[in-house]
Amino acid sequence: MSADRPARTSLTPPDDAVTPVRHPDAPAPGEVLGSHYDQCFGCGEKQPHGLHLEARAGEGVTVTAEFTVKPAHQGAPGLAHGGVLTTALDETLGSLNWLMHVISVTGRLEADFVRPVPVDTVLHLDARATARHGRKIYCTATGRIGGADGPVAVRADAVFIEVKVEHFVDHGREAEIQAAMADPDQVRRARAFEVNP
Ligand SMILES: CCCCCCCC(=O)SCCNC(=O)CCNC(=O)[C@H](O)C(C)(C)COP(=O)(O)OP(=O)(O)OC[C@H]1O[C@@H](n2cnc3c(N)ncnc32)[C@H](O)[C@@H]1OP(=O)(O)O
Repeated sequence: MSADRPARTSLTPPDDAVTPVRHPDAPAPGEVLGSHYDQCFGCGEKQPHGLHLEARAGEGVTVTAEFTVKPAHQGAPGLAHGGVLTTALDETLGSLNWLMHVISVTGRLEADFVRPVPVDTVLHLDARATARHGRKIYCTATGRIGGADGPVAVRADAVFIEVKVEHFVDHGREAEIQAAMADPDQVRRARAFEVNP
């Protein structure tokens, strides 16, 4: 291994990876993406225990999001739980699906916790797809406190893996799958990703 090149890991795109492309029908920069599933722990508006993270499309294949740390998200007294912060990063990265019109799920995610995040903090998140190789989408996210240009509190690198809608139908619990398939809004959201020229 060369001394001036970091070690290759499963989070390092292969040399023949390509630049991710924004889908022509991607939401416009600044547009709120909305929830992909109303019961999602990360973004679902009907999920009482969730993070209620709200993401917006950015330029290129990027998104921004905000998440307010609530008392229910504590690990240590008055501080956000690291797993909750990782969920916020994961959800923000998952929102990149809307920009590429791809359905993908987290395969690997590696997080760095740089500063403690107190309750009531608004975490300003941004995520970017950096490379694609076959079904693999390499992406990175950062969470800052005090504003979009504030100090970094958390960050993550991840590989998402493209899947078909059947991934959820085959593996999800029957009751929730049936309910989702009976919900025209949910079907519309899933269909939006099926056409992927
Ligand atoms: C709809 C949007 C929801 C967004 C919510 C927020 C994001 C989430 O939290 S998603 C939920 C958490 N994630 C999951 O539940 C995923 C569970 N895992 C799985 O279902 C499977 O392991 C899955 C689908 C990722 C991969 O399985 P499979 O389809 O058989 O693919 P497989 O053939 O093994 O791998 C495909 C490629 O991905 C790579 N890969 C698979 N897993 C990983 C991994 N963990 N790390 C790095 N690369 C991986 C493989 O090496 C392979 O690469 P190549 O094509 O170069 O050989």
